[in-house]
Amino acid sequence: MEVVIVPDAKAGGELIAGAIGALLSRKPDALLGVATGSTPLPIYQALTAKVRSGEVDASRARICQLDEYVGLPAGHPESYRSVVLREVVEPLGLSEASFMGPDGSAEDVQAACEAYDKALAAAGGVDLQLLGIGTDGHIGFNEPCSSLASRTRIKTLTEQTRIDNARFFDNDISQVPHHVITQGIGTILESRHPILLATGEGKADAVAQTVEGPVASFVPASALQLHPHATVVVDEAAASKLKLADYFRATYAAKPRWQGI
Ligand SMILES: N[C@@H]1[C@@H](O)[C@H](O)[C@@H](COP(=O)(O)O)O[C@@H]1O
Repeated sequence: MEVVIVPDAKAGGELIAGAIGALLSRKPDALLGVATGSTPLPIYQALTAKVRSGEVDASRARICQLDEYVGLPAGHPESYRSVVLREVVEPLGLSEASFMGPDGSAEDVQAACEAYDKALAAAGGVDLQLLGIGTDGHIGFNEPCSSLASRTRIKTLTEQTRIDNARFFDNDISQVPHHVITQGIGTILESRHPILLATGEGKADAVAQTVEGPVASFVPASALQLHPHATVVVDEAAASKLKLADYFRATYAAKPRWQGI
């Protein structure tokens, strides 16, 4: 696992947008897995700026969703489908045809989950998967004690995650769904390059357990230790509880820039 410590969220967004740009120059129709939440917004802003300035050509990029709420009516502004269309697909100038996600309003949720895993495989697999992290160490919506071999499936949110996400629902927890569809940890580990961004002090404990703790389903993000090419990008605040922070800094400083992340 490569750990890169950046000064702040903006620098993290720039670094990861640069990695996406490099991927798209090698593989213009790369399948990009995108995460929701506040953390990845600087990535989408930096990438949009690179596309608008002509530095990056994302016209053939394909976008896929990591997770989704179950039961929100189609078109609900906080469904992750709506969020990804609004924050990623439209700013990049892509059409809905280049976008895929699980159907959170399906009557048969299990069938929708299985169909999504099949669709990801049929699309050639995810080339680069962006991830945030929950305060409890979840990735996607894989809450603590999710199977490390899990596939896309329905999950029940913890009370803490519903509290954390209530800010997107008028601070009214009763509006936050209890159930979600999420790519499983096994599904996420199949992506060719998972990149997790974590910013702010509130993520410091989860980051330390993810990077330096044991691989354990209690901290779902720790499963990234099993991936041969996983990158964790953290700002100084989120890195504040890493014992090996100086080692990670020195390693990245000595890395030739052309290698990227
Ligand atoms: N399902 C999403 C995750 O993908 C995201 O990583 C997490 C953290 O969000 P934030 O980045 O806003 O802290 O929120 C939600 O639970």
